[in-house]
Amino acid sequence: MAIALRRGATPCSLPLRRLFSSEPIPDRKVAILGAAGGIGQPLSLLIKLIPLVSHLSLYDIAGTPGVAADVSHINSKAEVTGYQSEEQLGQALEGSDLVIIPAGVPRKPGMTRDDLFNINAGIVKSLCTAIAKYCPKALVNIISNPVNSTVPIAAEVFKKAGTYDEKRLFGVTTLDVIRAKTFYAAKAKLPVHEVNVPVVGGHAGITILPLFSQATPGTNSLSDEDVKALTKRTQDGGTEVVEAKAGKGSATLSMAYAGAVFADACLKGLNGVSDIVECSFVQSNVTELPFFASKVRLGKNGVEEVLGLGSLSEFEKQGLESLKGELKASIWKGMKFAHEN
Ligand SMILES: NC(=O)C1=CN([C@@H]2O[C@H](COP(=O)(O)OP(=O)(O)OC[C@H]3O[C@@H](n4cnc5c(N)ncnc54)[C@H](O)[C@@H]3O)[C@@H](O)[C@H]2O)C=CC1
Ligand SMILES: O=C([O-])CC(=O)C(=O)O
Repeated sequence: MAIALRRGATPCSLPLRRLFSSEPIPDRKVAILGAAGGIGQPLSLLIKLIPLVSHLSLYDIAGTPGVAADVSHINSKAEVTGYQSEEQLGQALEGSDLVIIPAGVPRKPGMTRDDLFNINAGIVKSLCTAIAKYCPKALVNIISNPVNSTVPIAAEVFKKAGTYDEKRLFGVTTLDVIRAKTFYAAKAKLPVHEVNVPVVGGHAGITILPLFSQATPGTNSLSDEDVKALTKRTQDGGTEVVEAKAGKGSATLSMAYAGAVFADACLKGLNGVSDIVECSFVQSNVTELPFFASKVRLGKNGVEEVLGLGSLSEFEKQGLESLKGELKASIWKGMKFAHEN
């Protein structure tokens, strides 16, 4: 069984590549930390369907056995193992090629992502400490919010442990791209599967900067007001879901899809598939900020190249300047936490 995660990632593309390549497809172990949560469960399902995964390792502090048993009955390639207690975290991680972290509390209406910092910073720190010990070479995809701070926390933890490799650490911002594509396609009346929109900056409010001037296919049908409204809706997409869920959490299903799209891209990069480009929040020289989301070319070692911003509209240039203060503060808050705790 295979899943088409997006255009260009069809289930048949892999066997065809295999047919014409002398290299066998390597075994890949993917670990999900927080696997029994709102995101963790559908993400586990979607990762189980990716034919590149040979071992799916599920870890949570509660509820893992049920999720692992359930997902394991699906007749796709990946072997599934579940781990629950902290003593089993090492086993869950050992040998992992990719670790995805959706562990942590979600927002309720009225909260910002930064309001999650006090709880989620400690969770990400302890999980990254274990990653440094048990699978220091793994690619790490961080979903837990606030991403603008949790990624710098992870970097500092890895630096302290002597295992930091900036090519292997990613904040997952794919959901921003998915929202921008969906909203743009609907407004411009374009087929959504043909649409691409880069989203740069960070992953909270105004730090999320969709670049509709670079959207493909382009369109003349959108006014400046339309672009402003699309930008605002993309920036507030998470809040739109939090409010609709009315106290029952934040985006889980669309996030699981986004997490699976990004994980699939990371695995393809690891396996040497060429020209895999996704937006992600990574260590960066694109601006003066030490971390920044932009297009990233993925390869055998993780980040192969952090791509520049390209040409921006006046509106996007203003957005870029306006986001820097908040993003810088969130990055420093994460770094400070990692140093002091
Ligand atoms: N990057 C992004 O675009 C998005 C990020 N998020 C973030 O993802 C996180 C998770 O959201 P949900 O799945 O909805 O929350 P949830 O509360 O449904 O699930 C979180 C899971 O993490 C587990 N957990 C807590 N501490 C843990 C630890 N130390 N080790 C392992 N597992 C642990 C919990 O037991 C729970 O099963 C939140 O911080 C949320 O803000 C949510 C949507 C989009
Ligand atoms: O808004 C939230 O709290 C969850 C999130 O990051 C998103 O949906 O983009």
